[in-house]
Amino acid sequence: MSIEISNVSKRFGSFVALDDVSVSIPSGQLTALLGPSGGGKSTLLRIIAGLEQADSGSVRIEGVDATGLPPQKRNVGFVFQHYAAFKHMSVRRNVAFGLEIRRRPKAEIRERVDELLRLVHLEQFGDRLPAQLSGGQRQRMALARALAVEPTVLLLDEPFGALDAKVRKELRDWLRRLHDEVHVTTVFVTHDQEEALEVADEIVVINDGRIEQIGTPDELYDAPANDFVMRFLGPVTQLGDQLVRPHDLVIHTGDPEPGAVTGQVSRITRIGFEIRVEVTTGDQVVVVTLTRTRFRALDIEEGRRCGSGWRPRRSLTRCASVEEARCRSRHAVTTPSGR
Ligand SMILES: Nc1ncnc2c1ncn2[C@@H]1O[C@H](COP(=O)(O)OP(=O)(O)OP(=O)(O)O)[C@@H](O)[C@H]1O
Repeated sequence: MSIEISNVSKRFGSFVALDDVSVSIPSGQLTALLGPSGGGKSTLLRIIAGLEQADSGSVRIEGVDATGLPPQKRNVGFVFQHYAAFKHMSVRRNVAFGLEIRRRPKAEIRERVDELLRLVHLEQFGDRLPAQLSGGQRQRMALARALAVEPTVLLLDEPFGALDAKVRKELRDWLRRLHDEVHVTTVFVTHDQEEALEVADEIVVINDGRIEQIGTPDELYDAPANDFVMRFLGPVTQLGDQLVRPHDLVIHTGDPEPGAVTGQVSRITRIGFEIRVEVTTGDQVVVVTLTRTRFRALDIEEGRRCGSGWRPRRSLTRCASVEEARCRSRHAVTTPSGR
């Protein structure tokens, strides 16, 4: 394991920001700290970096007890949402900075900076000032600068948070490819579940100063440990007393299964290639998402009574394992053809 966080707690006054948090972050992986605003993600990242001290607990980095070490002795690189570049220095000098203060030979610095600028696709921009770069280019420069000193661990706090959605998406693809190339152990904070699911090898879900679940994107999505994780990772709908994913439900127009729940199609919305169907049953509105093909085959429309009803064949909540989640992941909702 590259980073071992054991029983870390942190208070700000009487407010508990982290409550007895333990997590092991494997070497060479891209790990996301994911959770809602104020959950404690940045505090944990800052404790790993040494920018904040835990009240109790320990942090080991590559087997070394880093709990009492200052940031500069931890060999970590970090990038924040608003990267503070040296405004009067060229991109090239910004990237070289860490190497220059370490008094590395000039030829070595030149070579390393060239390599890094290539890696972050900024080789054309080495002589510009940071102000002459776009936001996305500036964050790429920040990453090159953090990587220059060959950190053991790279810590990214919402590195693309200040950028618009399109650039964010481009940069997250780019970060994944960059990581596949350099394999440095990377921990990045995000509150965007799509970003974490798309980029990370492993996700640590943090809420209210505690860890809710740790797992691969598939494990978290398919086998959430609790309702919080399930709701946070994607759309959900309530079916009776169960929380399910709308795309795990299907509507049948055939004969109802025994004990099926009666429903009526109350709203149909087209969202890209998906159709979102709301079915009202008693005081509950259940959302079902269907493909266009499936929707056309069903021939349903708003206001139509669903006859004797619909119900799930199987349930999916709080699965113990990915295997269990997979085998339980299709639900049937039957809407008999009561036209
Ligand atoms: N220096 C501080 N003094 C007082 N309270 C703080 C301090 N730093 C953080 N907090 C509080 O601790 C809690 C956790 O903050 P943290 O920044 O770790 O959350 P986060 O999950 O990273 O949220 P966000 O996504 O909004 O950055 C918040 O309620 C925050 O207000």
